[in-house]
Amino acid sequence: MPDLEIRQVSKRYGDKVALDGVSFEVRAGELFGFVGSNGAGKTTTMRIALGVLAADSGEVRFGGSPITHETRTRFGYMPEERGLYPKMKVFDQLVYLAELHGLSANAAHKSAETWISRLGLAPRRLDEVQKLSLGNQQRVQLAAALVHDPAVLVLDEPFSGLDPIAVDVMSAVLREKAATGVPVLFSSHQLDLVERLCDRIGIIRGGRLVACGSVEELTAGACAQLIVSVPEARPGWAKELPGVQVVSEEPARTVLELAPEVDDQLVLAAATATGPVREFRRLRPSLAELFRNVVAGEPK
Ligand SMILES: Nc1ncnc2c1ncn2[C@@H]1O[C@H](COP(=O)(O)OP(=O)(O)OP(=O)(O)O)[C@@H](O)[C@H]1O
Repeated sequence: MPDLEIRQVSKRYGDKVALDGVSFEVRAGELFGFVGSNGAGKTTTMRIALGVLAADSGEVRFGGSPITHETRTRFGYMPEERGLYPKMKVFDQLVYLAELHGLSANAAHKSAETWISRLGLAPRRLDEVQKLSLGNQQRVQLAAALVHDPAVLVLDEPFSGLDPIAVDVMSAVLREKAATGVPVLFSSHQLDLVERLCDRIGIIRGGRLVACGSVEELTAGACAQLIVSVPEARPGWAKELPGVQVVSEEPARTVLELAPEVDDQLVLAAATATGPVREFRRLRPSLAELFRNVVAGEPK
């Protein structure tokens, strides 16, 4: 399966610069989480990636070629504003959308049934979409993005408003699709979920991509924190160590922040000198912490 590449994409709405030279790629088989504050430019990027909105400059490529009408029919899209036909029944809607994307009537029926059952919609299959709860409408929307077996998946906040069970179903489906080689791009404000689920993450701020990589890559340069447990240590044992700041100190658990040049093995030696060390581990900053640092002072 091919990669989806967004290259140097810029977009203005009147005077407002919504995107300013955004570039990243979603590799075949990867789950890519797209995060940023409200108004940072996620929806605009995704709509341009799909070809439903034109960029002012830059381009989007799939499998090394520009997006065409033909490639676009192989994209699966879950728009933020949802966009289902409210009065159509769930089953009919999915069959209709599958046929619109080129499936035969028979294949469209089969695929609609498969996704209805996979997404727990069987009891609702003959209901009008407008009569479903919002969470169930979202499941139908996911089914609509998947029913034609897309080669690329782009989902705008697919997890918003879902209950925990639905979050698990959505996560499993996205993972499965990625495992078949499909590039999957989705936006979310649920950073713990993005951190858990995604292979790589892009952080957009004020229309510019300010960080991109795996969580490990993104947090590699961050100030190292250490958790050290020396139950018999005398209080304040770490206070005098050069380049080390004590974040918190409880009897059995001291949290330290190390300046980048400090060798953690020296800290370990100092800890051992004061008593038996029961725990010694580096603490990685969470995506939420990283996000706060990266977007701090975001332009309005
Ligand atoms: N049709 C439009 N006309 C004018 N400005 C727009 C339009 N669509 C988006 N914008 C502006 O472009 C910027 C980027 O918006 P976009 O919807 O892409 O952000 P977002 O990251 O998806 O935000 P959210 O997390 O709130 O969904 C915002 O400042 C927004 O107000």
